Amino acid sequence: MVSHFSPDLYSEEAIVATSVLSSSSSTAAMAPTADDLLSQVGHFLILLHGHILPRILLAYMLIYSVFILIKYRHTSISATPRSDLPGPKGHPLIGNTIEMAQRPPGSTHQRQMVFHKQYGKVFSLTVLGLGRVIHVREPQVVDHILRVNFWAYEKGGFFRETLRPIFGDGIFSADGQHWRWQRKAASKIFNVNWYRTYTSTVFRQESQLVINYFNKITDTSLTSMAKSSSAAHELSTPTSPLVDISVPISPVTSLREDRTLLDPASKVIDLQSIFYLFTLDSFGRIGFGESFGCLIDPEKEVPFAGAFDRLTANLSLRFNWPFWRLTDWWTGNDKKVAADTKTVYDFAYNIIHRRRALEEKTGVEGGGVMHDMSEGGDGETGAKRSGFLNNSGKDLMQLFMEATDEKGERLTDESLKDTLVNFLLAGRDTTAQALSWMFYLIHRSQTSKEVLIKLREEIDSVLQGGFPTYETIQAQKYTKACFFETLRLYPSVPQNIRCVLEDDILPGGIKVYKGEKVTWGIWGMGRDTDIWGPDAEEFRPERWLQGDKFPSTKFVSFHLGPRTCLGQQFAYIQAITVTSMLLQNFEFELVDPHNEPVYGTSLTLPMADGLPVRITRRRDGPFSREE
Ligand code: HEM
Repeated sequence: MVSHFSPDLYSEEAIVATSVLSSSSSTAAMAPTADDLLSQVGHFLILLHGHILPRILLAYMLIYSVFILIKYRHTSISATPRSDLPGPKGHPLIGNTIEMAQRPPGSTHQRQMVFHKQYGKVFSLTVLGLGRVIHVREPQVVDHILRVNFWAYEKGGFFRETLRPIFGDGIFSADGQHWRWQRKAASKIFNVNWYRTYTSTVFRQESQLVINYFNKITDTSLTSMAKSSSAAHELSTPTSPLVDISVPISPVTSLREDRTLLDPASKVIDLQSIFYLFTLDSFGRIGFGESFGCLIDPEKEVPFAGAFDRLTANLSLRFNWPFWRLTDWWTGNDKKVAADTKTVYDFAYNIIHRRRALEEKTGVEGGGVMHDMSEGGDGETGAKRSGFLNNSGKDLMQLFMEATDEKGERLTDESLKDTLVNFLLAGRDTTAQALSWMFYLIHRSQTSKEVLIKLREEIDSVLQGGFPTYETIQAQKYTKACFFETLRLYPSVPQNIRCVLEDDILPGGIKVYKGEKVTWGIWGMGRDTDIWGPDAEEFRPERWLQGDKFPSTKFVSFHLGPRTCLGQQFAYIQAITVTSMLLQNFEFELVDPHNEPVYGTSLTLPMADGLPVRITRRRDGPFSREE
């Protein structure tokens, strides 16, 4: 035994062991005493225990490791690759974990596109923690997963646990009945009446705050601007007052990490930061009846926002890095994640506690908060007892505080916190990023100047110097086309994933098995020439006014099927409102018009370094081709 497995046959211990055994046999004839025998056996056992047994075990382990290495030479230990599908060869034991976790972060969707080019429309790989992942790209296949056979797929435990610090059990990570009742409850708020009246009013008021800030930067006083811009005349009328800054503003103190005003001398601002503040303020008022007041002083830090951004960045990295617990602990990142999670939760709980206080004061569930939904109403909140026959005057928080969950129970503060944080991500990040990419696209050097000219012509001719409303927005087809075209190339959710609940056959005959993950790159699909034609990489809003119509299964930026984005109308009404008002009043020049901004690390698609632009007041008169 020893000679077979010992890596060091002639070591001191081995020689001693042999001599012990041989001495015991050679001395047999001399009739050793019982004490001698006992002591020799004792020596032998000690030797075996101290040296030989571990060696045998070690040898077994080595052999087993070789066996495992051969067995998992191209795959992760948690799953074997699909022999019937192509895919990149993996590394022993960890499969394709390294490739998927490779830097630069925030570019998983780009790597996925490279693999698609190499392996075709469907490929599989294995990743530690995730198991076997099937990458798909055909619109019919994605439509099948999201709509046709919806119940055979779910977000699943992996998704939920990875993103728990941010989504908890909220709508984005919930499955089954828990998802269904949240969807039902939230759906009540997203209706035309709400868009036409309350939300449109808030969007205009918040856009005006952006304009006020830009006026300050461009050294144009509000009074002179109000005189010169016919769009601003609505501000002085009682039907559309500026936002009342006396409504409760959550405490926003200390210094911003990313400043909105990058260079006061040359009037360079980070437009992405401004859009984040705009969407946060708007959603605070619309969703929770809270005016965060970020746009009243955009230079002030919003601690919640910084923590939220870091958290989404950190959590997005966990998807492809199974060792995150270890590395987070090693680098101390776990403490940062915990601190950011606390900041985000505190922010949410503060809002909830204020509502609970109102509830107690009024004796009405949720505080009975209603918004003035009359045409041109000020949209401010108040604890008004219901005079409304439908839900359209309630905000999201009121709806959820009144609702009962799938078990018929009222929501706890923790569930309300989950709702709030989920909707903040949906309501703040996605639209702000889409707006940033749109302003980048329409102003970059590679885009035809005609796009901006047409956009301004439409805004000027439809609005006639007035404010955008729900009705004018329906007529602003080119502006809407620019927004959709932006989301085709820069989808706010660039990649998505589902867990297979039961064996299924995808269109084209590809089988997927229970427990596998299927993923699709929205970013890659938006640039696929097979889907969008040879000019797929071009920013050409006209495609939405000719052949391509929305909704369509090939445009998956807002998702498809029962879980399709609840806020898509909300998003484009908001985006068109602020775009129109900004382009009516200002000219923008990218600091770097030639290079694409670097993608930030997140669950969504931010620009890593924001969007630095120079702003100047737009010269009077309609935008002309000569200008
Ligand atoms: C440009 C803006 C937006 C884009 C591109 C976008 C995109 C998406 C996508 C891709 C999903 C599916 C996520 C998934 O299930 O994996 C989604 C879901 C959702 N979106 Fe949006 N979204 C946008 C804006 C908004 C806004 C402004 C709101 C709310 C005010 C919103 C509310 C939601 C909600 C509640 C869901 C979850 C639906 C469900 O699971 O049933 N979204 N969105």
